[in-house]
Amino acid sequence: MPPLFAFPRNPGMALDLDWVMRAKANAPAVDRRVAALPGRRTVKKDWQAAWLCKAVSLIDLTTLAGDDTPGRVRRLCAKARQPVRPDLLEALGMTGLHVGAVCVYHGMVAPAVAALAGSGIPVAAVSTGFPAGLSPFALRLAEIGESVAAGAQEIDIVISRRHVLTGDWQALYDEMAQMRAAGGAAHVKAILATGELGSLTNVARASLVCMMAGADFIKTSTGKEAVNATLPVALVMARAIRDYHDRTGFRVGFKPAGGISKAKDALVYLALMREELGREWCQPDLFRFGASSLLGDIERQLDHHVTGRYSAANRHPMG
Ligand SMILES: O=C[C@H](O)COP(=O)(O)O
Repeated sequence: MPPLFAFPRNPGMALDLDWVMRAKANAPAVDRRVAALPGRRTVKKDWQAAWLCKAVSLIDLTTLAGDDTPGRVRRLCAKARQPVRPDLLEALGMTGLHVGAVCVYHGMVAPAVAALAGSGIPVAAVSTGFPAGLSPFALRLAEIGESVAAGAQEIDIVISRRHVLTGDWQALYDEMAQMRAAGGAAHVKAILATGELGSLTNVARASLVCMMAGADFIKTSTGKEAVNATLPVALVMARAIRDYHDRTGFRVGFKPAGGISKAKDALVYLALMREELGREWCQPDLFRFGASSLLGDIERQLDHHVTGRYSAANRHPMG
């Protein structure tokens, strides 16, 4: 398998418990920082269309439903290859736009790989007993291997929330390291399920431990928790990524996921990334949106940018 990304993978490092325990997040300061983002730093007019196209290229276009079928996945993959109507792309002077990946359950990996053949779009599989992550550990590791064998190039694993809630950082580190090893060459995104971790300080510590254990990406949520991606959590995770890069030189990606469905919200997340980590972290190898319906709203906003009119949401189906 050719390397997915241009820079060296995060190899991980020994668990540094002193560093983990020093990590803290001051919730009121985090809230103040993110409250300033939406009004102050969003991009305008033509730049907005360019950034919306950028956002499309960063989407892990997702379907994670119990009634997924190969047909639904094939339609989603067709949308992944051609995410925006050709007439709109032509008016915007844009060619070759596609999403970052297609994200599915294990059973849908094979149809997705077949439907995306030759496109360069990787398939990401959610794994390890997604979304709760409570199946036997050996089965969770085996599931990673099965999805890689079926052709997934990216594996989105879920961590055991109890290791965070009980402060068992060694157990979290060991689990993450074994999951990374089970993925082989496939890139591993560690889903923290931040809505279930109890505090922003726990989010900061879990982020660091997963990166120390070799996560290629850290991801906020499964989309199935009561609270999924939020800006305060994104800020805390982005700063953990920055600290890890400053200290080790290795880049780890960020994936906010769950509940991001509006184009304007996507632009705020990208503003946060630009300000906290720089433009390098606004590329598909270091940033993804995990989203099932965001693309429809972005296409609708691009339609408005080109035609001056808002079309009905049902004119931008996902599959
Ligand atoms: O990882 C992706 C999420 O499951 C998608 O969540 P969403 O359906 O709220 O966009």
